[in-house]
Amino acid sequence: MQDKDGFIWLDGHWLPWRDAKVHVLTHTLHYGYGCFEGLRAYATPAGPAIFRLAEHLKRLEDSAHILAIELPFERAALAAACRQAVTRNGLASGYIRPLVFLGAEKTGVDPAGAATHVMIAAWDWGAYLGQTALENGIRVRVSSYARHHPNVQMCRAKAISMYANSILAVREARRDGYDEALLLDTEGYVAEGSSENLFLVRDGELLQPETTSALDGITRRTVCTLAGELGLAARSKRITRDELYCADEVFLTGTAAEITPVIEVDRRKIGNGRPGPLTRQLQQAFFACVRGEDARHADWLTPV
Ligand SMILES: Cc1[nH+]cc(COP(=O)(O)O)c(CN[C@@H](CCC(=O)O)C(=O)O)c1O
Repeated sequence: MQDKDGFIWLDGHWLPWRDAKVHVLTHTLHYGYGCFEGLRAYATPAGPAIFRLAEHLKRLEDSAHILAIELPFERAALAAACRQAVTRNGLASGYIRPLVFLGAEKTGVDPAGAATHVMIAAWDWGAYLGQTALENGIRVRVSSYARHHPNVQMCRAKAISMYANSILAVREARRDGYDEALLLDTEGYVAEGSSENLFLVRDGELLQPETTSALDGITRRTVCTLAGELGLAARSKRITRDELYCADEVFLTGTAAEITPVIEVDRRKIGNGRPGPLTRQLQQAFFACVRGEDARHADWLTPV
């Protein structure tokens, strides 16, 4: 990823992609203390547009606030940098990664004295779990790792340190021949995927886990709104793994994953083993929104 043409925004300046480097004693490199966001820009008839930019930047601000990191840039500056990351890299669509990290000014666990840095990069990133995943669905396993208790990692923050748990889970799943991992919370209830939220459909009802131990996903919120417009309320409840096994439909949501159907959990076929009709309806509604084809949600798109 480092050897490519393009430009990256670092601390208010645009650098050639290959020159956007940090020192090996960068505090976040050692201790994983920082936060980030993931956004997508989509091609629309009016040109590239970023999906729910304000919500993502608000969550970045919340994440930094939760970690007691003072952001050195206002939201408007970050929004402008996100837009320019798309245009300066000549992207018709792509993935945008803002990252807040602590510098090499201080070593040792306590970061006091380390400067706060902000990076924004954008690149072309297709279907996160593979194009066939969106079409045909994926096979997942419940991880042997639990998702964090909120007093271990505060789950409202999209903190970098959360992702060691995600990496352990997804590597275990793929080692065992699955596409993705589902994590339970410390009490054994379904929390979320390694980097996605989860929904299930049972007897015509749309259900989702409580977000106590999960990231409050923006795609999750989008799906709740779109489901409401289809006359379906998304109900949050504690969900057990065997409720997943007996669901009629299961799907994952995320900026990178978009809306990915799940056709099997722990070698139990979900429904008829193919993406379900409500999953398909929500996929179609979601992609209509992100591609600027649904005027009701034009406000979710920020032209670059
Ligand atoms: C743990 C987790 N839970 C839920 C979500 C869904 O949140 P949202 O994107 O706001 O709907 C994501 C996003 N995962 C990001 C990181 C992916 C990566 O591999 O990096 C993403 O989808 O951009 C998570 O990382």
